[in-house]
Amino acid sequence: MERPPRSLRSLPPEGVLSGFGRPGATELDMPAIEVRGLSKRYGEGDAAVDALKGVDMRIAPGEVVGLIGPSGSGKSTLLKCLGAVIEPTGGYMALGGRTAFDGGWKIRDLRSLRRDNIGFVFQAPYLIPFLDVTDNVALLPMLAGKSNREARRQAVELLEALDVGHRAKAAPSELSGGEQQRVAIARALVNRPPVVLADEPTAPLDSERALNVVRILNRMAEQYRTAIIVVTHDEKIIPTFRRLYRIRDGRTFEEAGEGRGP
Ligand SMILES: Nc1ncnc2c1ncn2[C@@H]1O[C@H](COP(=O)(O)OP(=O)(O)OP(=O)(O)O)[C@@H](O)[C@H]1O
Repeated sequence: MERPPRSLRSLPPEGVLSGFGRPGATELDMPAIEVRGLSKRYGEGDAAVDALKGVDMRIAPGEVVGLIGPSGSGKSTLLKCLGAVIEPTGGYMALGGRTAFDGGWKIRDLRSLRRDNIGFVFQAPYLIPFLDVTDNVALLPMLAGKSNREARRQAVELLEALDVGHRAKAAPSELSGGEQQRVAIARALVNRPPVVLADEPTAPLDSERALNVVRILNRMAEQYRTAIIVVTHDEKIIPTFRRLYRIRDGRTFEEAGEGRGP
């Protein structure tokens, strides 16, 4: 059953960290990502591992937040749950204002949930080597039922917004690492998902290129009202976030970031 949106009254009391970090954001905004008491247990009995023990998160449309934490703290598990790649054990999760999980999946077709609501950016761009740059990006809207022409038009528009429009006909192998990552970002955004999950997107890049990727993610978040979670260990980009979630031993702690911007 779909939960009604939370009323203002039911929101947590206003505190330094309880509100959204995006400038101009209000608590009236429907969160793009809402997670309450999310848990994930791997295995059973003596071998059970409680990777998530009650995670809470609220991220507004257009907001970019960092997710940080030591190795084994549960970052990948959380991202996989949010991406509907693995099933949480308990708790509540809504994406783009729709209840996705509430003690069990609330949406039968997880593939369409992922396709319509979530974009993924990984450490490596994972572009398809035998498709040109445009078709790498156009593939997802084509799979979503758009005509080839419309899908390519959307792809080119985004590639231009990401300053790789001039490489639209190139093969991925002909692009630099930073250009390939921008194509991967275009691919993550092309279906206009309300949520983008980025797993260490800047790890292989030098300082300037890493900050450029963060700048692009911020610009895209603002332009398309996308909520973006960036899992990172990258000290170069951590000071750019206005708001961070630190995950420790399967629990999240919200922190104000330095918010220096990219
Ligand atoms: N498939 C699995 N089966 C059993 N335990 C798992 C599985 N995947 C992860 N774990 C355990 O769950 C806990 C959280 O792992 P997770 O991969 O989410 O951490 P992480 O924060 O992403 O770590 P890293 O930064 O090293 O990638 C760890 O104790 C890990 O050993």
